[in-house]
Amino acid sequence: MIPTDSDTATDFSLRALNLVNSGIIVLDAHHKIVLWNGWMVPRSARAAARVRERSLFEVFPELRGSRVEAAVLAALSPSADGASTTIPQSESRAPFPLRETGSFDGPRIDQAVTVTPFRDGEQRYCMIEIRDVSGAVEREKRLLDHAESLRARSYVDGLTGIANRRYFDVALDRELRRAQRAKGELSLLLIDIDSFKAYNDHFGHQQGDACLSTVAQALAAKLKRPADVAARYGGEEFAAILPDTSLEQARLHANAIRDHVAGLALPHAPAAHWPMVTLSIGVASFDRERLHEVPALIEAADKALYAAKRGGRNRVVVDGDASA
Ligand SMILES: Nc1nc2c(ncn2[C@@H]2O[C@H](COP(=O)(O)OP(=O)(O)OP(=O)(O)O)[C@@H](O)[C@H]2O)c(=O)[nH]1
Repeated sequence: MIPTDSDTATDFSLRALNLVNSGIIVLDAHHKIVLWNGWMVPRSARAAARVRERSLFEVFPELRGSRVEAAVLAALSPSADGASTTIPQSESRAPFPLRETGSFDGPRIDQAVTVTPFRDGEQRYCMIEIRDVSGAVEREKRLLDHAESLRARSYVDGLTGIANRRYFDVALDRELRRAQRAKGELSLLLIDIDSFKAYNDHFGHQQGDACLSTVAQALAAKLKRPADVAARYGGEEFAAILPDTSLEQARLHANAIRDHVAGLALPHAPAAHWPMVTLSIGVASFDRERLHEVPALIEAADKALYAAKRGGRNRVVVDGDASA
C-alpha cells in the first residue's frame, strides 16, 4: 500500500481498502501506480513499494495491446465521461498474471476487471478493480460438463433424430415385461438397408448418412401408434417395437415399411442387388414359451433378417417361416 497522505481519515480509508476482497489499483494520468492494495501483494508477488510510481505497463508488459490497456487509456483520456468499463472474464480470461497466494507457478486466477475513471480537482485517475471469479468459472464448467453428459446420455440418435440404441434397449425391456404381465402381444422388427456398403462406396459416406436419415424418417412415419418405437439399432440397421401387435399384423406392417422405402425410389449403387434403396426385415413376436426374454426375441428377429438377406433382400421374413 502506498500512503499518499498521513491524515487520519485517509489512513482509515487506506486501511479499509487493504481489507477489500478484490484487487484495487489506482493509476494517475501517466499510468503510474499510486495505489496498490493488500489483495494484490501476495497474488502478484509484488510489494507495494516495488510498484510505486511505476507505469502499470512496465510492471505488466503483457497488458500492452490488451482490452485492459484500451480501457485504461479511455478512462484516462481528457474526454472520459466517468463511466466504468467492465471486461468480463468470458472476453479476457486472466489478463493480469495473478495466482493463488503461495502458488508461484500455478494457474492464473480467473478475473473480472472493471476500470473506472475519476478526478481529484484537475488530476485524472482511474481505478482498476480485479475480482477473482475462479469459483464461478469452475461452477459454470461443471454445469456445462453436466449438460454435456446429459446430452450424450440422452435417448436421441444424433444422425437420424429417431430413438437411439440406448432408448431401444430400455423400451424393449419395458414392453416385454408389460406384455408378460398383461398376457399381451408384442412384435419386434429388425430392419437393415440392403447393400449399404455399396451405397457408401459409390455415393460417399456423407450421402450415406443422408440416406440413413431419409430411411429413418420413412420408418418413423409408418409407425402410427403412440407406443410404437422406431430406433436406430446400430450402423445401417434399425428396429421397430410394436406393442399389442401379433406376428401376422407385424408382417403386414413390415411389408408396408419395405414397400414404402422401395417406393421412394432412392437411387442405389450399380453394385447393389436392387436399383433403388431397399430394406430387408426380420420379424419376431413375444411368445410365452419360447421368446419371453429380450435376447431370445432379438435373436429370433435377427435370424429372420438373415433369412431375408439370404432370400435375395428387399423382403420380409417372419420368425417361423420355412425360410427363417
Ligand atoms: N454412411 C454411413 N454408413 C454407415 C454407418 N453405419 C454403418 N455404415 C455402413 O454400412 C455398411 C454396412 O455394410 P455391410 O454390413 O457389409 O452390409 P451391406 O453392404 O448393407 O450388405 P447387406 O446387409 O448384406 O445387404 C458398412 O459399409 C458401414 O460402413 C453410418 O452411420 N453412416
